[in-house]
Amino acid sequence: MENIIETKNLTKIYKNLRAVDNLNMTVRSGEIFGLLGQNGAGKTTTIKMLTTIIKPTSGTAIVDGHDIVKESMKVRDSIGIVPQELTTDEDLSGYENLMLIADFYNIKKSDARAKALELLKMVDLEDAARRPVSTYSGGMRKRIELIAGLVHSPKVLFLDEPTLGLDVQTRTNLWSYIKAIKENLGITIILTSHYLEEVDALADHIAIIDHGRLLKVGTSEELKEGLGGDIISMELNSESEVNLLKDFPAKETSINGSSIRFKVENSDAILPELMNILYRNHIWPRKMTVEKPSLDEAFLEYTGRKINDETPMDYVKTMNYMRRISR
Ligand SMILES: Nc1ncnc2c1ncn2[C@@H]1O[C@H](COP(=O)(O)OP(=O)(O)OP(=O)(O)O)[C@@H](O)[C@H]1O
Repeated sequence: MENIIETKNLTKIYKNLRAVDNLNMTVRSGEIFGLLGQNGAGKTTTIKMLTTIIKPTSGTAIVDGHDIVKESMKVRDSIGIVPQELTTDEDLSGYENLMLIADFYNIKKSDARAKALELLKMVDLEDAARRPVSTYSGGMRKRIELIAGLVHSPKVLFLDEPTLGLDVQTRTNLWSYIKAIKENLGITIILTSHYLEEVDALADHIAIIDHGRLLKVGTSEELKEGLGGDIISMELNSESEVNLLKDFPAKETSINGSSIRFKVENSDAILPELMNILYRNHIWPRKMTVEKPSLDEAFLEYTGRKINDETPMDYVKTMNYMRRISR
């Protein structure tokens, strides 16, 4: 799979602040790539450079084969953006908004009509298509914003905190539409979020960003694997059963009476062997649990901080967003 985005020492400095600091990352064509970081980590600044809204202080990036500085107009043709702010006109209907964007891109009327209807159908907005956007719920509003970025058939779609300010149910509902966009249109999606569950559920690869720097990149599983292992715990029937298992090859073994706990690199690979030993020795555990590290723990491990520490900034942004959509 070819890379559709490659950044090379991408850096943005505001006065003395390195908002993005020597970022080197690659995004594969057709994947959902999640930029995960707390408020102020540098996610939006990265997106603004990749979408040519601001210029890097140094370094560069290639998007769909074009340099973001030297060929910014070509990059703009290849990308769609769904910013944090709402962009659709509330007084126009969903359909009219899409047609207006198509007109801006000089798309032929008949093609624009077909595209608008296809997109509205994809996010279940056909029935609301002719109503003013001001009558839409928060979730519907976000859905029209999502497809507004797709009218000109971009190759890459940038979603900046797409579910900020939405309640949990509406948020998870929006995830299915984001997945549908990826699957139906086969485009690459770059998503920023400070919701772990969101990137865990959606992203094929996740980049953890903190203080402008890329700390770790990998699949959700790879990030968790880096944490040093899974825990297999068993409650057995006697200490003699524990004795039979105490030499099982694990990274760490701890024993407490008739309970035994193994730390292993990858429980999926080791469980068949363990089950075999239990079976051969006629041991039937009273309880057995397997715990895999969570993405929360991975984030804490790599950044030294919890991601879900709600910051005052987060609160202000959410309130502003709620105010805008309830206007
Ligand atoms: N125009 C600007 N001038 C000065 N500093 C800025 C500017 N834009 C962003 N910053 C600072 O750069 C850092 C990175 O900001 P950025 O918006 O990229 O973070 P983020 O990870 O996207 O967070 P959020 O989710 O809150 O948007 C922050 O410390 C921010 O205050």
